[in-house]
Amino acid sequence: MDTKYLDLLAEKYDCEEKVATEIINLEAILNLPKGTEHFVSDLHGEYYAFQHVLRNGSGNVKEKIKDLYKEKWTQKQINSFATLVYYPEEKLELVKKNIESPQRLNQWYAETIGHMIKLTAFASTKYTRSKVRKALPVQFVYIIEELLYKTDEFTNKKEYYTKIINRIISLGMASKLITGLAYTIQRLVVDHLHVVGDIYDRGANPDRIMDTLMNYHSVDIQWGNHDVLWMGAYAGSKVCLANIIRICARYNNLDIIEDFYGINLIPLLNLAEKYYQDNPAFRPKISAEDRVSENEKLQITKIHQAIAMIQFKLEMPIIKRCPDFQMKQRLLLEKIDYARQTICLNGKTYPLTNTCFATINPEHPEDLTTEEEQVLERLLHSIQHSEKLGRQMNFLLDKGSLYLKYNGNLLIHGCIPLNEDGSLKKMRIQGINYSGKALLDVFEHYLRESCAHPSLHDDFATDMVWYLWTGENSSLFGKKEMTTFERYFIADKETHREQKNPYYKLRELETTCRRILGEFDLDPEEGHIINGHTPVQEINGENPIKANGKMIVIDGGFSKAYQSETGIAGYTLLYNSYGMQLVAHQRFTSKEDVVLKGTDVLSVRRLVDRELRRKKVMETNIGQSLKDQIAVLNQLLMYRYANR
Ligand SMILES: O=P(O)(O)OC[C@H]1O[C@](O)(COP(=O)(O)O)[C@@H](O)[C@@H]1O
Ligand SMILES: [Mn+2]
Repeated sequence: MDTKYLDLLAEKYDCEEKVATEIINLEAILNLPKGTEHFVSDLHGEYYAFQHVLRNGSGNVKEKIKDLYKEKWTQKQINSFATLVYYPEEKLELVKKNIESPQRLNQWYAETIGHMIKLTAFASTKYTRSKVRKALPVQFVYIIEELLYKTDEFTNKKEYYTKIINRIISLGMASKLITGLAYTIQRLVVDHLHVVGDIYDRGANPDRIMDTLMNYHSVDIQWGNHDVLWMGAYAGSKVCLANIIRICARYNNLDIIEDFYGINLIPLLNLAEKYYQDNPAFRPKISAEDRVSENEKLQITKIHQAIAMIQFKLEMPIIKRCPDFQMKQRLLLEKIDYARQTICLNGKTYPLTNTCFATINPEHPEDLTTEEEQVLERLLHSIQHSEKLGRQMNFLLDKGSLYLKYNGNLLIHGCIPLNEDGSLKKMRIQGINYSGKALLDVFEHYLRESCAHPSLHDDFATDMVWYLWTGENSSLFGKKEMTTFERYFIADKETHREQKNPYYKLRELETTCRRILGEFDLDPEEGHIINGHTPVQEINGENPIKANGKMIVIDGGFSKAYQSETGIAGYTLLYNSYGMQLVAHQRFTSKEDVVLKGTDVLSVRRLVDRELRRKKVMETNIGQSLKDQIAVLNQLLMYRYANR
């Protein structure tokens, strides 16, 4: 090793004892049990449901409470205490309202602080003291540490602890301490979070999910097709931009664009008012809770049409300039007979309904009108200059990737494109054939390149981001074609079908999954593939655990729009030192419901895998990097301090 590097390191570890201490510390960590990984996917803007899953650690908080108190407490007491950990502020308000006598309230505080400390201690057994310290509320670190590391056998100290707790109460700090401890517990039950794609679209609050993730202690993201659409818009792709606005209009979420990201939609509205009328195919989906006036509904319907038509036009020059995409069959606006209002698809003619082609020149259907061009320029400029979106997109780039190999598992939102016979499907890109891991790597390369050059709008890298959203060989999409146009304008449902890549059938087989794990240099004996993207239809008996446990699909539908299809409200996965557990969540109503009724959304656990012995940090990704650090420190010891 370069001795200059060791000299530099010696500035930090400037005596033998410091090096030795660090080596001992790292070796101790290697022997601790592996931290708990938490996997979620397809959040689709459902901020409150996601918050709930984070706060209860997919049922992990309650498990820990049960481990400690199941002999002493009733189910009702367990639920009530769990609620306090999930939503401390709201639950404390409720308790204060219900307990009128100050003495009784103080007694409740004293007991509750005791229980909270016990649970914190229990949840932190897997961590070093220094790591636990980082998770404690800063203003209470000293006090909590005194309480956490007490040794009860010295009875003379018992009085000291009681005094500390009573003093906290008399100083009026009990609520704050309980709240701080609740958040500490939430943080301790999960060591690391994986988001397996699709944070954006359909639901109302993707920006708030992003803020939560940006403040989370440890997280990585595997991009979903909806996420890359937003990244594409920020990177300068007009067609991605048109798509995100179209989806926001469709789900009555234009305030995400306008209010949360500060994009002015007036120019688009003016254009929409001029050319479009009411149209049943473009009315927004409105959830029961939303109050929308008739006038507003009409405006959104018009915007929806205006931006959809811009999108369809924008797709055409990309398809023409990128023969690698092999998407000629999607040049739909050229297949329309505008006089008859019909379209010819695969040799069959279909009548078109609910059309809105006022801005189309049948001779040159892909041409944008001057007004459309101007609107688009303005939208793109504001999207690319939104400070908040910029921060969030950069975070997605920093923490995200197309796939991730983590502790022996392969995490990927969609699929690995395959042929019917199970072999890897090739895609030719600029003269070279790619498949499997190499294909995903080249996709990621283009996505990052596009983001690095936001002023380029029509280059191949930027076009490729759109391909990732909708292309047949995209590992994020993995369907033959996206039939958005057909869904709006053709009544025959047969044309709406989106044929899935053979991967989605073949992933039921253990052999397929083993082969894919091998393709990514992972051990097929140990590894699993973890997917999101396709809602598991539990309602029709579909099992999220496939291929003899090698494949786990965790998209159960956080998205309300998909819950009637799946029958539940989402799956999450926990991987702790004992193995993997899949958790099925029932529909989340509201936090008020949880706080008031003390009923948690039921979580059913299924054992995916059980480690024969408890897994330690040394067997994980982090363990490997700790071992590397130890090796360097040993070299430093030899080089600098051995002969003194
Ligand atoms: O549910 P909607 O709004 O009709 O959208 C349907 C479209 O969404 C997609 O399912 C993609 O989104 P997902 O990644 O969430 O599945 C397309 O395949 C399909 O055309
Ligand atoms: Mn998806």
